[in-house]
Amino acid sequence: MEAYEELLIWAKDRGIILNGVEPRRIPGRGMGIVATKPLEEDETILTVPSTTLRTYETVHPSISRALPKDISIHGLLAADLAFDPSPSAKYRQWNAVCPSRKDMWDYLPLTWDHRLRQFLPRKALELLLKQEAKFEKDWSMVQQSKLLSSGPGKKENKSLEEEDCGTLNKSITRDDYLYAWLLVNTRTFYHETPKTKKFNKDDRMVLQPVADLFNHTSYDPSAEKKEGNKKTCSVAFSPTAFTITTTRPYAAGEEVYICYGNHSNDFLLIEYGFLFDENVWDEVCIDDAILPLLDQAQTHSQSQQQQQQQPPRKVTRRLNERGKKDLKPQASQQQPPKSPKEVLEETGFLGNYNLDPRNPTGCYRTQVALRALAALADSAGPQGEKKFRAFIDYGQDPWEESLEEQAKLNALLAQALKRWSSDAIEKKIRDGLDKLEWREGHEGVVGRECHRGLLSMRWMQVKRMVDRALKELEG
Ligand SMILES: C[S@@+](CC[C@H](N)C(=O)[O-])C[C@H]1O[C@@H](n2cnc3c(N)ncnc32)[C@H](O)[C@@H]1O
Repeated sequence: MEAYEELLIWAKDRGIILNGVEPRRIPGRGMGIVATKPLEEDETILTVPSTTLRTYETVHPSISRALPKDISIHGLLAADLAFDPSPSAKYRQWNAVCPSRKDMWDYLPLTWDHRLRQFLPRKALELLLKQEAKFEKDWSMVQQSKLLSSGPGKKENKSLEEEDCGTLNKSITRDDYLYAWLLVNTRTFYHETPKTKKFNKDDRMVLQPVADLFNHTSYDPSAEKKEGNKKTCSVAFSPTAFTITTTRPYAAGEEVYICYGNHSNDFLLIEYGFLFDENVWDEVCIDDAILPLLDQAQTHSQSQQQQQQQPPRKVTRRLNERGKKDLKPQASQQQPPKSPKEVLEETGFLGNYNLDPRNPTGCYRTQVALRALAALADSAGPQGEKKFRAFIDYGQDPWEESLEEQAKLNALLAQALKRWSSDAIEKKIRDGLDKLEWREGHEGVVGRECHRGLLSMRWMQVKRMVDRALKELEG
């Protein structure tokens, strides 16, 4: 019998109701949920009673007692999975359909060779570092707890709590915990109850059987009425159950999806280990294209200032009424004009510039940065700063009113994107595709082929987005 068939029997015994859908193996996506008959819109296809959920309250008491109270719910659930004596009688059929450790190590960047990190897009790397910090915090709490058996000496002096942990699998490694932690990361659902409402939003999470086999799709709300749009099922919970309901008809055999959220591909890659090709919520961070322009402008204005500086004169300072030296700057010592980068930093607009399908020529922050570069150039004079302030403070946009000004901004962005594309993106794609480029000395290729494949695919998506922007800008 296939593992999913055993899961279905196990699920039925626990009151989980599947209506016209079943889990199936889907090429390239592990398991998924497929319609076994034609489905109407608004049909409840899955009901998962709350009694079947794995929550912070169902964690083995000896595990929750042994861990600090402030461990995240994510960390706690991962400990429950990792320390569960293997194979757990209670969850055997559920565990059996979960992705293997090899699957996780294939696609989740947290498990990859660290040398591959330099090939991640900037945003993806930021997300990965945050995720790593969360994991390390949880793991260090587990390490410091009494859950791990640490040395033979300890066994003779077992405390009551340790006795209690007797049935647990106490010799887990960092990788065992990481595997459990990543299972939790990729498979939990948001769940709010009067009790969890007291937690941080991130901690309102539960594991639910069968529902965790739905794959993700994103949908374009603007295409809702168009035929063939991929509108996803709705997920709802009540005190008694989770329900998943169709929002459009399905043909028998069609895969049925839910939506994990309006996530970019950098987010999907780091958190879930896959990339979604037609992702309307994708965005590409273009800081690596824009920040060098700002740095250039900064260096230019600094060197201009140095040139303009007079040779030091001997100044006899006036004494003020109290006999102290007057430290107010003299007219000739006025502050030099601020560079675009300084002004952007001051106004909170430095960095986090993005392209996305809805803003193919750059988000609002990008538009602010371009205007800062145009308005605060040395040649623009004090009028330039006024013009820029009017834009950010009052939304007045003289650039938009003049075709010539607009063309200048477009040219500036196009130039930055082209440079980034040829200096960095194309190199990343080449490196990713040509395995030889990944060799470090003679030690062999870095990372697995699937890791490099995902990275190259991501850079190709980035390039597509940049090319689209260039087409619009130069169009
Ligand atoms: C909640 S699980 C869904 C079931 C999963 N496919 C399985 O085999 O158990 C989430 C994981 O499914 C995979 N996944 C979900 N949606 C996907 C998609 N659209 N394309 C590829 N993989 C997807 C990713 O590996 C993700 O981490």
